[in-house]
Amino acid sequence: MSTSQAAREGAEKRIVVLISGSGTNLQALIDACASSSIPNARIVLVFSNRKAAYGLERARTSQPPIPTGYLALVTYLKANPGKTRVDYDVAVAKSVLEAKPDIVVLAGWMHILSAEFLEVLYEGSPRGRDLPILNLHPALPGAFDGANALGRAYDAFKAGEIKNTGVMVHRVVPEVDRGEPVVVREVEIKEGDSLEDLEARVHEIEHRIIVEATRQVLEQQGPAP
Ligand SMILES: Nc1nc2c(c(=O)[nH]1)N[C@@H](CN(C=O)c1ccc(C(=O)N[C@@H](CCC(=O)O)C(=O)O)cc1)CN2
Ligand SMILES: NCC(=O)N[C@@H]1O[C@H](COP(=O)([O-])[O-])[C@@H](O)[C@H]1O
Repeated sequence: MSTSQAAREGAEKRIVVLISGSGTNLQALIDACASSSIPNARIVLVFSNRKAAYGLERARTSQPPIPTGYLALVTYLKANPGKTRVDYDVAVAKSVLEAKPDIVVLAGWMHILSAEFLEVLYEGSPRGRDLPILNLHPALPGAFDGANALGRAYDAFKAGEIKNTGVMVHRVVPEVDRGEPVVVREVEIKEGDSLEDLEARVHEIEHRIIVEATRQVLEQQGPAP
C-alpha cells in the first residue's frame, strides 16, 4: 500500500450536516464524533437555510468550533433576480462540495432539494454517485412523506387509523422521503399520549439512529478515491 493510499485509508471521514432548526440531531452527531461513537470522523461544515437556526450556534460553540454556512432561499432569490429555486439548490450544493464531504446528512433540513442538487454533488465529489446523502425523517417508509409527518401520524392515531409510527434515516433521492431506508425504528404511540409525549419519544430515538446510520454508512465506505 502506498503512503498516500495509507494516508487516505486513515484519513478522517468528513461529515457535512444540513439543518434548519434547533439542531438536537446535529448535537447527537457532534457528540458521537467527539466520543468516537462515530470513529475517525469530523463534522467539517454545518449549513442552514435559516439564519436563526440554533444548530448554527451549536456548531459555532462546539470545541473545536465547526465551520458554518447559511443561505436562505428568499434571501438568495432577492439578491439574484431571475435566478430560480433550482439555482439556489445548486448554490447550496457548491457550498457543500467546498467542504469535501465523505457523507452529507440532512438533520432537520426543511427544504425539498431538486434533482440538480444531487447531480451537482455527485459530479463534484470524487465519490461520484457513491457519495452518501442521508435524511432523518420521523415516519415509517412510505407512511407520512413530507413535512409535519409526526403531527399527521398523531392525528392518524387519534383517528384510529394507525397504532404506531416510526423514524427512519434514508438515502436522499429526488422523490421526497422515498429513498432506500438505512435504519428504521418503530415508535409506540400510547393511549393518552399528547403530541408532546410522542415527539419526546421520537426525538430520543432520532438522536440514536442518526448516529447509527451515519456510522453504519461510513463503516461500509472505502477511502476517498
Ligand atoms: N429531494 C429531497 N429533498 C429532501 C428530502 C428528500 O427525501 N428528498 N427530505 C427532506 C426532509 N423532509 C422530510 O424528511 C422534508 C422537509 C421539508 C419539506 C417541505 O415541504 N418543505 C417546504 C418548505 C417548508 C418550510 O420551509 O417550512 C419546501 O421545501 O418548499 C418536506 C419534506 C429534505 N429535502
Ligand atoms: N421531514 C423532515 C423532518 O421533519 N425532520 C425533523 O426535524 C427535526 C429536527 O430537529 P433538530 O433540529 O432538533 O435536530 C427532527 O425531529 C426531524 O425528524
